[in-house]
Amino acid sequence: MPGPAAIYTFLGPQGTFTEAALMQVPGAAEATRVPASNVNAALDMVRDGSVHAAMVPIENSVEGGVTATLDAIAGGPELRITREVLVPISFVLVARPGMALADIRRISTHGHAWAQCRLWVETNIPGAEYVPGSSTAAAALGLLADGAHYDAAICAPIVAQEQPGLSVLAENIGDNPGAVTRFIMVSRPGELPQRTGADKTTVVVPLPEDRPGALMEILDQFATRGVNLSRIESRPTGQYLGHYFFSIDADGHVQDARVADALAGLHRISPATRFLGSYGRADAQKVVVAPHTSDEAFHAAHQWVDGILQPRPGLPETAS
Ligand SMILES: O=C(O)C(=O)Cc1ccccc1
Repeated sequence: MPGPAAIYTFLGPQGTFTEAALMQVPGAAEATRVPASNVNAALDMVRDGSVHAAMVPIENSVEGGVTATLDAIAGGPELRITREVLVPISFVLVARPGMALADIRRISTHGHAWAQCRLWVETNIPGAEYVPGSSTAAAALGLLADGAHYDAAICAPIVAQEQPGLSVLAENIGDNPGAVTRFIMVSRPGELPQRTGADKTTVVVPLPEDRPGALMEILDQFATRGVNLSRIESRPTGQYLGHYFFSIDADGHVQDARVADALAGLHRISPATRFLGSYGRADAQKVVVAPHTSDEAFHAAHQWVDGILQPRPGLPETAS
């Protein structure tokens, strides 16, 4: 990980939930932080080497995967996830001073924020129209621009606290009070984060075509090695209709024998499988490993096979 001279980018501008996620990273407060206007722009900065790493959203508890991020890291020059961060999400509705709820017709925010506040909006501002925004903070700041074409924005409480030109019309408007979003730190391929025993591995597996049971075979690579999956999503590759890849999070580190063995199995089934990283779980929860899928069990099994392939001359044959 880069030190104090680190340069990080994030889905900006200042005041996004993604910035809050970045600020949880040790050393981020002292680092140079460059806002990006969308996820692709942030990842391009990583790929061209102008920043060390990017913080981007990947999954939320209501909408599931952030498709822009899943697709952007699945293709193009390889990137690696080095860390995950969880941020509890709470939304406020902001407008220019003097506006009341009854005046609001058009609301802008990030698509995921809209999805997480839909019921509240339907109940409290029936018929309100959604104006897509590149982020929650960008939507809120847009209200202050001349000729803003919407009346209110949904954003994080901090934006309203730091912008005197915005007033809060409603607080805690998320439909799910326990909503959490998962963010990932992404860099160019380099040293793997250390194995901690509480790790996750992310892979992208293109689904082989015209092969009955291919998905079952993919899942089986994990199941037979006792590797638990915490997320699996299918996404169209964008090449042509019906061509999909799977984005998968598995418990464990690629330095765990069972995970390495599962990845080797995936590669045999789908040679374009992409390794996106092994990194510590945000909740630091240790992965439970059955004895027959431990590193020791794999090591003993490999030694046994090696012994069969290269019998040592002079030793009597064993019964097994
Ligand atoms: O727009 C933001 O503030 C983001 O960081 C993206 C986002 C939007 C809604 C929930 C979580 C993350």
